[in-house]
Amino acid sequence: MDTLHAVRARGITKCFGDVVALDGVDLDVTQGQIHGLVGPNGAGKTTLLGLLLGLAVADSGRLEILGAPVGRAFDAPEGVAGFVDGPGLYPSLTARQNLAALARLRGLGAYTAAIDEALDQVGLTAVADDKARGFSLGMRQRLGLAAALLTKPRLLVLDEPSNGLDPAGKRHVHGVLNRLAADGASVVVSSHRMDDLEAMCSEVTILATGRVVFSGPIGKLAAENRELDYRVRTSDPGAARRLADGMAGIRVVDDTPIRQDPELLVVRALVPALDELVAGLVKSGVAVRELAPVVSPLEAAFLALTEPSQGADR
Ligand SMILES: Nc1ncnc2c1ncn2[C@@H]1O[C@H](COP(=O)(O)OP(=O)(O)OP(=O)(O)O)[C@@H](O)[C@H]1O
Repeated sequence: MDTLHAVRARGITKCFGDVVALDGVDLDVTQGQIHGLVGPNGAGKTTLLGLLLGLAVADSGRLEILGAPVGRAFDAPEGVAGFVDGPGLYPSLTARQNLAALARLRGLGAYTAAIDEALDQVGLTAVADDKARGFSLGMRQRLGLAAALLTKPRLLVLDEPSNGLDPAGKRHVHGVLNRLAADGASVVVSSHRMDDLEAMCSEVTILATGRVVFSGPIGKLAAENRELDYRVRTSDPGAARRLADGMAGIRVVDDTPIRQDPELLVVRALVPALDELVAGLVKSGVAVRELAPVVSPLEAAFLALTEPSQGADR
């Protein structure tokens, strides 16, 4: 009953002139949770993250961060760190000097060891004395993360931190965020990459034109989901297709680019019908060698929930 909330937002509204960037947004992020924020361009993600970081104030609604109500002043709430629109760095300073400057600005004492630790956490020790000017986008993102970690945040707010990261860098960042959450901190992270969010987050909030269209566990999204397209690779594609064609609840999808591969069957179905297809294939002596959704359940739900409003928006 008494779950500790890192973020509790109710009815948050934020307008820029005539543009309603956030329209009655509710958000709950519990302690130790990595919460994903996803939505089409212009959905309001950055605006919401900016409110959590104290970079702007809501026009109306209630916002509590780490148990304290957020007032009307622009101010980073105590215990919160992160960035929106890319991390702010000094290009002419090295990675280490950037962190030292930030530590001084924030009045953090005895920072040398903390800086080394933060650089190590994000995997930048080897380039600690290189100037940020020469850093790739992925390296800058990691340095931004190191800057946020330096403050030992209880709530970390990151706008598209995986931008520019290669797969190894992404795994590294996921590891950092997971450890942070395991130690009890909360993370709110936006991304356009569904695979990224699925790998990191236990819960997601989907925004579309400033409104929450889903908020909750990713598993619930999948369970509530409608029909999905599945790739089915079998030992006998012809027989598999004939069987699928004759089954109720199964639609063979022909118009997908994946059909360039003649061995592959793509079917649209709910899970129970798919189960029946698999059972039927096995019964007919056709081996199932691959079975996977064409797009992830999160991506399918994202498209289904946001496409109409995207259309209305533009
Ligand atoms: N400072 C501002 N002045 C005017 N309009 C703004 C401002 N900031 C955001 N907006 C508008 O508010 C809406 C939400 O923008 P926001 O940047 O929060 O969306 P987003 O979901 O982060 O988009 P993206 O995925 O493209 O980063 C957009 O229509 C945007 O144009």
